Amino acid sequence: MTQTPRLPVNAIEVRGLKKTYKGSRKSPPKTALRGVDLTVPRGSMFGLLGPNGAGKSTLINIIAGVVNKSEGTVRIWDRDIDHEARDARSALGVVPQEIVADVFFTPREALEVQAGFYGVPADERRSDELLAALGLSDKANAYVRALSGGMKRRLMVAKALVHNPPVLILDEPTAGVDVELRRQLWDYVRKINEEGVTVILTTHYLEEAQELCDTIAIINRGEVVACEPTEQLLKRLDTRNVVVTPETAPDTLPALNGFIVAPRANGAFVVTYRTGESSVEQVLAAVRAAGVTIKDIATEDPDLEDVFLAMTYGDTSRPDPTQD
Ligand SMILES: Nc1ncnc2c1ncn2[C@@H]1O[C@H](COP(=O)(O)OP(=O)(O)OP(=O)(O)O)[C@@H](O)[C@H]1O
Repeated sequence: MTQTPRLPVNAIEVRGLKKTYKGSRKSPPKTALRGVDLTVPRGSMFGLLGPNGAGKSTLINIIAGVVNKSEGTVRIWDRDIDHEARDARSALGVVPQEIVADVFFTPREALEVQAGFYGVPADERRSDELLAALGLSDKANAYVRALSGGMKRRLMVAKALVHNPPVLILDEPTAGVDVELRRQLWDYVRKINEEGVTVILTTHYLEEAQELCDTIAIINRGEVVACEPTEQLLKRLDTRNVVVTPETAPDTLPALNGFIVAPRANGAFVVTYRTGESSVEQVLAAVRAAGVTIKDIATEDPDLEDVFLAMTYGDTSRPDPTQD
């Protein structure tokens, strides 16, 4: 009787991961990761969020085996990237941030070459199935340089999947993809996730992460500052917004001590506060004390952007890796 191989509990396990890029004569060394622990459960749709320079790409590039770590361990599908590098890599498909176009191949050829690279036998290849799934069938034999940016990106997703990896990483996959194609791409990613593929995506589209991901990790200045189920994260961060419309639009946004203030259309602004720490009353008092006459107010639930701001706002306790 053949036994079904035991599936790992976690798709990816990162422990104590550190990375310092070596300096040169012109630039000092830069610490991008300061001891990252991260667990991506098998089957999850996992969002990795963080501002520019937070360390997302460094983390993903180490997992993908294209950047060397300074310290720590990484296991992909229960295989250590140092000691079982080949097996670890074969469990992973990566769609990099930059579009890499194989200008000499048609999309079908590009998939066949990639499948050959991974040693997928000819009768197990599924180039046409992938082209169809990603809406590229009618471009199967076109020159890749004739494809739009969105098409090239979808071809990169297809390429990452030729060897049927159980884990797929998408590094900011919707940059430069128009709304319709983005929806198609997400529908497909959702579908393969439902079929069992663990998906990790980094994105700046916070709404998208909120809508797509069941678990979200927030990385800031080389450290994971939160990692939990999306719903729990939103609940735990008890932020609320007060949208203030002033009688006359101020020239500059009022600086309100202890609150986050962001502009809205037509001179309005939104004040984000923690319900456990402040009240609407206190927000309004602070707004009035800043010399603003209030015409109208409305309250609203925060989205992930507010949550993210609240988590990283004013956090000066951590060293700034850009200042290394
Ligand atoms: N090859 C490199 N050499 C030196 N420093 C680097 C290198 N790559 C990244 N860094 C630095 O490491 C830090 C983390 O960068 P990284 O690209 O991982 O962040 P990120 O979160 O992916 O940002 P983005 O959203 O802009 O892609 C930054 O301070 C960056 O300048």
